[in-house]
Amino acid sequence: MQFSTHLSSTVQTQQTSYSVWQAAVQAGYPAAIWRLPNRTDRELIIDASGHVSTVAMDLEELPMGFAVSPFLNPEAENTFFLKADFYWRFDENGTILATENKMSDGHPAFDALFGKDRAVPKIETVPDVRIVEPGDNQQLWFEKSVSRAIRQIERGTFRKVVLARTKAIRFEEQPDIPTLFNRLCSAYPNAFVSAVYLPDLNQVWIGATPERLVSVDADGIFRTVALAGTQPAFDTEGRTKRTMDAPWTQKEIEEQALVGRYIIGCFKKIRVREYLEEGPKTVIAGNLMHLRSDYSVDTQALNFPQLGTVMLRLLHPTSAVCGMPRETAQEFILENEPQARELYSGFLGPVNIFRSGGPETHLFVNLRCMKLEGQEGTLYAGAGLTADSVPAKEWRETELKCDTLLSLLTK
Ligand SMILES: C=C(O[C@@H]1C=C(C(=O)O)C=C[C@H]1O)C(=O)O
Repeated sequence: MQFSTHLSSTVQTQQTSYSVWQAAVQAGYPAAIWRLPNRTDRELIIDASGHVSTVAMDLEELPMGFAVSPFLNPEAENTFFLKADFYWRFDENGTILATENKMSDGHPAFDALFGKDRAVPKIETVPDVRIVEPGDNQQLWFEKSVSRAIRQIERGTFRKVVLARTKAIRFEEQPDIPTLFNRLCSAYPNAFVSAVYLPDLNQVWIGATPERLVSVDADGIFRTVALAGTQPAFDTEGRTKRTMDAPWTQKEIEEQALVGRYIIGCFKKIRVREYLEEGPKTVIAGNLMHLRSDYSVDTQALNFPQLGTVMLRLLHPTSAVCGMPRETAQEFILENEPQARELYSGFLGPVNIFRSGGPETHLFVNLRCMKLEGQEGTLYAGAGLTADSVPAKEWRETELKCDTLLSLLTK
């Protein structure tokens, strides 16, 4: 996976992550920018075909790129994929650290993206937002649906289901995505922060998710997590709580254990016993705390290079965003949620990005995110329901989850 040419130096010196992103969006080329958890460098790719293709998630076959999957995507067979025809790595100030380019200088994308007349004005603002739907009716609907879910759980239809809602917002003018992206990076250093422009859908999805779905690093280490249980990261006086003091109830402990059991069930299906399990421990995710268990497998020691692909197909959607058992929980979601989830609670992230040592893949669950269509934004949030759920508390939890992004929009 080596690249033939580098961007010419004249093009390189003029560029920042800001100008590259703006040029791609202006010229209608699919683009993705992201920052991995606990890293400072940011990466950006552009697909020079001008369109997002749909692929089956076979990590052994896919070229370097960025995958985006809807919630409804059995076996990850129909996943949007942006090829990394142009790739950049930037430091936190937007200065280029590395570039790789698969296109020749004569390719039409070159001129469209980097031609002289493509100088982009720097705006760097996030205009005021207005919340379109205050949500009184929505709260009523949500709480009734929680009660309905509890009745189904008591009847034994499923043990857990994740119910999601949206919050519609309107920006006074089109917001500046690189500025928002940078704000998310600064505010949430341990999140996976990303923004993806999909010209075919005319959408940008931006978010800061705490949930890793599947990673395979350059050394062949596979990782996934069981993340569930939510409480505010701050006490009533607004002070940050200490993770070691976080009080978890039986409901949350059980809810997270179900996700863990689901992951172990996937390992069992493929007869993998050599996994390491750590946790659960309390982790901070912006304004919230969750319970998380970490699972890892050395795919090289196991001589199982396809483990990432196989597990991805089995895991998505996990019971952290769907429920247990998966089929009946998904039926409930489709019958009861008034809005389609689209890419919310799907997965997204870089695929086969070349690092020293080998290609790396890092896919995350698309949570704490917003869909942006022009000036219209849609925030998405869900809550895991069990027999012990309290409807008003679950609504409050979705409000807090929306705040992860909203609090940075209204700064
Ligand atoms: C569904 C969401 O988050 C998931 C659900 C959680 C819960 O129910 O406690 C916690 C973390 C995530 O796995 C969301 O952020 O929308």
